[in-house]
Amino acid sequence: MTTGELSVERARIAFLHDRLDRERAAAQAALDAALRDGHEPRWHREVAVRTLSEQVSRLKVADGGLCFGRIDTADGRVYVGRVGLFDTEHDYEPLLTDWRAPAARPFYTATAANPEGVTLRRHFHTRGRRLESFHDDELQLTSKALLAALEAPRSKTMRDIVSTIQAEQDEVIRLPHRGVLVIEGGPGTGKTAVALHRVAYLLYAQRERLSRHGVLVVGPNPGFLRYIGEVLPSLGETDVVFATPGELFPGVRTDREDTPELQSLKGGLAAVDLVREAVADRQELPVDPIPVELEDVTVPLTAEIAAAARDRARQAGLRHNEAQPVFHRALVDALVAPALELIGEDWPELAADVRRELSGNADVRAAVAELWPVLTPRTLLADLYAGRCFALGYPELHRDDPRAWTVSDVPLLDEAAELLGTTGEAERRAEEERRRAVEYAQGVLHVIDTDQAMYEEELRAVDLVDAEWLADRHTAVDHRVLAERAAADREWTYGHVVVDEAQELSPMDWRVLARRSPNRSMTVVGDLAQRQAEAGARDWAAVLGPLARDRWAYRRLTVNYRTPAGIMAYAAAALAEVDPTAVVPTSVRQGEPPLEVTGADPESFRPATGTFAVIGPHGPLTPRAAKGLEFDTVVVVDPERMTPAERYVALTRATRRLVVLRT
Ligand SMILES: Nc1ncnc2c1ncn2[C@@H]1O[C@H](COP(=O)(O)OP(=O)(O)OP(=O)(O)O)[C@@H](O)[C@H]1O
Repeated sequence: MTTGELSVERARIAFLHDRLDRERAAAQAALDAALRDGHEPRWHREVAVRTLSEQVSRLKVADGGLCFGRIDTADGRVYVGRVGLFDTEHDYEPLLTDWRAPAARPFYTATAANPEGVTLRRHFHTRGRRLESFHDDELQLTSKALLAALEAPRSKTMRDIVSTIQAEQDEVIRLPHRGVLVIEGGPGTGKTAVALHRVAYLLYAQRERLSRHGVLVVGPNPGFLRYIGEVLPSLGETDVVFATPGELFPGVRTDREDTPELQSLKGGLAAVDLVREAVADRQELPVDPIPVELEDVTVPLTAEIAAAARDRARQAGLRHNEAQPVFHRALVDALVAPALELIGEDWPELAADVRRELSGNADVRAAVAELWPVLTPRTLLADLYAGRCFALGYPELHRDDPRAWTVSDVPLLDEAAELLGTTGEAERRAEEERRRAVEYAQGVLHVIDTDQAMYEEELRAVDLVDAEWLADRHTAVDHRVLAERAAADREWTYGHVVVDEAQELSPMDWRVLARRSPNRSMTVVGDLAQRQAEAGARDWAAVLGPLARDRWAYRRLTVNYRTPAGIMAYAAAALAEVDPTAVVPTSVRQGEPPLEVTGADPESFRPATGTFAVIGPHGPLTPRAAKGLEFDTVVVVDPERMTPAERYVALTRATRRLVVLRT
């Protein structure tokens, strides 16, 4: 690197920052104007504001390390960065190429064996906006840039890896597979990083489709989601919902765990039948006949009459709540004959009169509400756990606080929602909202009409639109950002779903995810050897077969970017206990084996700088909560008191130093 070259590159990067500033200022000014603009119709303004805000935030995130590399080929020179910048005055010539664009790809994939026409690959090291230095690599896999990135101390949140994505990872990030893609690999092979960069790539390559439907990212616990939550926005993406399995049912947010036995019961596919039985249990027959008082006679609603009506309602092929009116009608039908018999008379109109009276009868209505009640998923399960479970033969489901939802209840609630159907509540609310929207639109039209009344010759808005049309347009543009709307709506279907630590999910969890992803565009990330949940996956084909049939692809990552070789060799014993045939991934970095000590204070190993964690069988950080995380220094307390899978996870969290402490 000569000083001449450095100043040329410095000038180039300063120029790119200048362009970025100008674009950002223009977008910000347009946004301010759109916010101030009182003339534009409200929905126009909302669309403009949303688009411009997204543009401003996209340009904002590019501040750190805007441009991180350059490649030279026979066709010219490409500067690679976090966003794309174009020369609007010169035919939109690219000034900076987005890392996801095809032209940037050789930056990641060119090797000495297969240079792909690349004659030079340059890595920039910037501090803030200033270029400090650069180096050119020999198109080797483990370049200086990668080692520098891996040596850097970790922060509380995961960073993007756009400047050092490796060829084996790049292939997965850009894989043009439309169905389910499984990415497996040992600890630290970058599965999470790769999955998130794949999302950023898909949002770039399939912007239109994905920004309409959004992306769901499911991770094992809130700590993990906080850890990875910063990565995507730093790649310039919004429209992403992060959730744990305990948050997939709107209105429930839980991290409470059942016992392993209950997790297995609730997580296995037999739970589908369990929920079916719980619903069928709410389609009841009266123990004693219910008296139905008519004007002249009292008709007994017997178990036999109710059974006939129940059969008819069940055969209607509707969901439980939607079938309630059928049950009501069937009861009325079945009561006509006994009522006529009791009245003891018969004239042409009598049967019709009796039917009418029965339809509006309060006793019949009360009987319907009791024998075939409208239920929400929560009421169904709460009643089951509160006591109905005994009669159904599942006494182990009983608990004192039936509404203290656990993570394993979530797929049961979702299953129940499918079987019960709506309660009509949502429809009533939607109708009410629409009525208010029409009222508002009428007000808007009134204002437009009086404002423009003087220009007789002009075609006025009121000539073209009516309040209903306007209300529809208005409702179509929901105020909430996509992530909020999607998270609140159980029936929202996402354009793409990412599942991290997927080995922990139960078959019932997969059913929930399948409903959120009808097109099965999914990235599934996991490592069977790290499975801790009893109901989790043991075999990808068994999990994904029912979900995606043969539309799933499998890729393996083999290089460990986190844990030094010395620590990995130590962790290999735990892996062998989990799966004697498994191979530990190859570490990029060498490093010391762990320090083994007895009876020391874990805090005494806290380093002056860098992140630190103490992982013990029962905390402070449990192996379960440590899943997917990493720290510069880790103390693992009493690994022998953990299961082999827990031990394997705990021992593979350190990026630099591992201490194994026995108490
Ligand atoms: N190409 C790369 N350049 C720089 N850092 C990388 C690269 N690939 C992975 N890393 C880093 O390696 C570490 C491990 O990555 P990640 O957490 O994605 O691994 P993982 O396979 O999901 O691990 P685990 O199975 O333990 O959850 C992270 O700090 C990540 O930033």
